[in-house]
Amino acid sequence: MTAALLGVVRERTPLVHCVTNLVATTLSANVLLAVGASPAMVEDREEAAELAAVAGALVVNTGTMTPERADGMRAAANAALDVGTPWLLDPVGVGPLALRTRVAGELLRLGPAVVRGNASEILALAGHDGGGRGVDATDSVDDAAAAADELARRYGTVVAVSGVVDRLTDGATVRHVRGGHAVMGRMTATGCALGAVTGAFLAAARGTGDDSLTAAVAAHAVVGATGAAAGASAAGPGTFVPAWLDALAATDGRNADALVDGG
Ligand SMILES: Nc1ncnc2c1ncn2[C@@H]1O[C@H](COP(=O)(O)OP(=O)(O)OP(=O)(O)O)[C@@H](O)[C@H]1O
Ligand SMILES: Cc1ncsc1CCO
Ligand SMILES: [Mg+2]
Repeated sequence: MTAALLGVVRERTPLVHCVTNLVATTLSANVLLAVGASPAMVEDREEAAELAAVAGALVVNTGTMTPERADGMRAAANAALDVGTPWLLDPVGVGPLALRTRVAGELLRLGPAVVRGNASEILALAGHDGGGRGVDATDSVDDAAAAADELARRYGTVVAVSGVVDRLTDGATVRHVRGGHAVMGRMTATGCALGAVTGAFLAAARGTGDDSLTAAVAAHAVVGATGAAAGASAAGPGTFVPAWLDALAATDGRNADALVDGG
């Protein structure tokens, strides 16, 4: 399943429109290229409709929020909705910071296909008291399970919570994805890059008829498998990045389904 969708990404090289943060931009773009997609890191609201017309998916990430970037996010999400382009919301830092919490709530109500975040962000987005202080999680994936299910059902979306074991749900079905490596929590923007890869798989799934949960699970499995391999070979966070990009570029995805559990 994962190998087939990865093959579609490589065959179609979908354009993934990213309105992302200042920290994550280059890593996300390189990860998209390594996986076989085509990144466009564009945040201005005036350019949103032009990109929506040609993009296979949109990724909106609230990591470095400003009022101008918030306008770009709203415009991009609305433009994607107008033309039926699937989009993903990564609510980075939601909870302790008021502007992005408000904007992420607005974006959530527009109906993303997937919401992807760490446990503290998902708890906060669901209106629970998470322990988040900044952009890193202080809650476990299990702590956020009920909040994720609730969000998925209330907004008709897929909710993917990352951590030691990632948990994804559409409100009815739950999938766990193992893999990854502890070093991924010791460097920045791996979760943001995971969101970008999920965008590439959402774009691929438009052609295959796979649902958003299937696409998101496949993306997490590819990141889990390549992250585990790169983490095992790297000396630390510095050498992890090139090893990960090489692993993403080299994988055919065939070892990834073994990381996925049903319940
Ligand atoms: N201890 C760990 N063991 C295995 N994989 C991990 C671990 N910590 C994080 N990961 C993996 O790293 C990726 C990013 O997850 P994380 O929860 O750190 O995202 P995040 O907090 O949103 O990151 P960021 O905001 O810095 O981009 C996921 O693929 C996750 O599975
Ligand atoms: C470190 C950091 N600060 C704002 S966004 C970001 C990247 C991880 O989410
Ligand atoms: Mg994050």
